[in-house]
Amino acid sequence: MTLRIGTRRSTLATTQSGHVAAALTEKLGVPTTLVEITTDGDRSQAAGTSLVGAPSTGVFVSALRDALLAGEVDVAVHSLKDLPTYPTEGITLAAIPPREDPRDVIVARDGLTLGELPPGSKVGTGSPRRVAQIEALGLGVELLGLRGNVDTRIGRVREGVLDAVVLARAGLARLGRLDDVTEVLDPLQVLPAPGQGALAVECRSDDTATLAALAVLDDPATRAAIHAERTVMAVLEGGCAAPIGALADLAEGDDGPELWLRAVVLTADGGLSVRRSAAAPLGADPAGWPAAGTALGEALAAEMLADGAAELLATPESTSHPSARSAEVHNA
Ligand SMILES: NCc1[nH]cc(CCC(=O)O)c1CC(=O)O
Repeated sequence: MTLRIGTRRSTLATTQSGHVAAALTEKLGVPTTLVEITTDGDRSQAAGTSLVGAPSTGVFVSALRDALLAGEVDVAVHSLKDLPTYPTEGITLAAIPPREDPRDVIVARDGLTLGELPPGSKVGTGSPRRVAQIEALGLGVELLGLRGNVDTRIGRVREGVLDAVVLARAGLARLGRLDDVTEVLDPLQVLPAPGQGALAVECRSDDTATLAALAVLDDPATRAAIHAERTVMAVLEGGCAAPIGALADLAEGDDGPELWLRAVVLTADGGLSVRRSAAAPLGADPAGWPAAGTALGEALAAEMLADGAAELLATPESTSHPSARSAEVHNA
C-alpha cells in the first residue's frame, strides 16, 4: 500500500508533510506520496483579496479534511496550532509527533533583539496573541499587521519596510532559516500559541489500518502537553485569534514525570492580563498522560476564569490595533 499524504501547497506545509512522509517510510517501510491540496485560504491570498473578514484558521484545515473524507488522500498533516479545538466527525488525530521548540522568535534588522529596538520601531505580526504580549512589555514599538508566507514576512525586514517581525521558531527550523533569528523570546515574556511547534497527523476514523500505522509517529509527552495547552484554550473559549498563550512541558519530578503548564490571557492591547501556572504528576503509564494533561488544563483554566480571564477576553476590541487584527491569518 502507498500512503497518500495530503498537504497544503506552501513551502512550510510541504516541508512538514515531507518530514512525516520520511518518518513513515523510515519506521514502517511503506511508500508514501504527497498530494497537494489548494485551500480557500491559499486562494484568497493568491488573489490578494482583503483579509478583513477573511476566512478563519479553519479553511486551511477543512480542505485537507474534505480530501481525507472523500478518500482522495489517506493522511492529512497540519500545523497543530491551526486546528480548531473541537473534534470533526469521521476524522481522528492519529499522531502527534515530537514537537519542535515551541517558542516565538524575532527576526530584526541589524541583529537587534526586541529590547534593543528603539521606541517607534515597526514590528510586524498578524497575531493578536503576539500583539498583546509585546504591547504588555511596554517597549513603545509600533505593532503592524503582517501577512504572507515566512519568506514574505522576513522579506519585509530585508526590504526595510519593518524593523522586525515575530514568527514561530518551529516554522523557521523546518525551513532551515534559523540563521535569520535575532532573538528567541523567553516564554516568561511571550508565551507561544497552544500547540505551536507541533504537527497533527490525521486520518479517517474508520481507516483502522492507517490509524494503527500512524501510531508509530505519536509522542506521548508532546500529546500530554498539547492536551493541556488546548484544553486551556477550549475552556476559555478562545478561538485561534484570541490573545491566549499556553505552554506545557514534561519534567522529571522526584516521584516520576510531571507536566508543567503556564498560560496567559490578555486584553487585545495587552493592558491587562491573567497569568498562571500549575503542575501535576503524570503517572508512570504514558497511556494516561493525555487525560492527565486535559485535567491539568481544566484546573488551570478554572483558576484563570476565577481570576477574571473571561472578562479580559470580552473587553471590546476597539482598544486594539486594527491593522494587526485585520491581518490575522494562518498562512504558514
Ligand atoms: N500562524 C501560521 C502558522 N501556523 C504554524 C506556524 C509555524 C509552525 C508551528 O508553529 O508549528 C505558523 C507560522 C508562524 O506562526 O510563524
